[in-house]
Amino acid sequence: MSTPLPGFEGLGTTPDDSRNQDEGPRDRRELAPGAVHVPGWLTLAQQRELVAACRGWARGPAPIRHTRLPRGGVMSVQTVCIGWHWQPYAYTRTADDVNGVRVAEFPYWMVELGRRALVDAYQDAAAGDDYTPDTALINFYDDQARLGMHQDKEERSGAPVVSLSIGDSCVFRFGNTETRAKPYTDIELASGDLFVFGGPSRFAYHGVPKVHPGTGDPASGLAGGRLNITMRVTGLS
Ligand SMILES: O=C(O)CCC(=O)C(=O)O
Ligand SMILES: [Fe+2]
Repeated sequence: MSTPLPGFEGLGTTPDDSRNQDEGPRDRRELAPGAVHVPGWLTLAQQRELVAACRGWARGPAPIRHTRLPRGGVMSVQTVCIGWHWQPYAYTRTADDVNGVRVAEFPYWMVELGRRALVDAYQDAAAGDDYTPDTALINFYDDQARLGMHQDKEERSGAPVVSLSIGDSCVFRFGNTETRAKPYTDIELASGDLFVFGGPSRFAYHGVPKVHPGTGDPASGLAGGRLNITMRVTGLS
């Protein structure tokens, strides 16, 4: 088993006297049933640890790249995967559209981080008990990058998606499960924010229409751009 990532041992379990435990994290907001935004969930130290881990995965074994779409387009976002490799529109163990090698192992500290995310987002001490994410897509957005409205639906599991954002803030568009069009809600995801979508919102359309350049704090470890990590359960073996 991998060792815990320094700085994550106490995440979500550290008593905070300034916080009413019954009310949960300040400013926590449920956009729709199962879809919860928790601003400022990661400390700067935790953000730096995540950035350092993601820099390592971006180098290899399968380097970060702009994903090619089946019809010839190229995504503006750059992505590297761990646990399972996603390419439109399937998961494999090897990065067949990059260099053919097996992707990095999904570390146990990230499983624990995902469990703590569910506990805090859903304000339920048991919410993470059965949660074992086995893949993460790590997206890097430069100033121009965007992500169109889509569903995360290659997973054969209805377990929640846990999303962590670091660096520049963005407009995150969270829609409905029927169509990529309205109704949707635009929120800002800033550095350190947690967003969880599960339950009735698990297969909602969502996207990132805009990144706000220069809004991140370099103390996050990211001098520019936006990093987003989405943990998922593939349901594959
Ligand atoms: O960058 C984000 O906030 C969302 C990323 C996303 O939707 C995805 O990777 O499927
Ligand atoms: Fe997504």
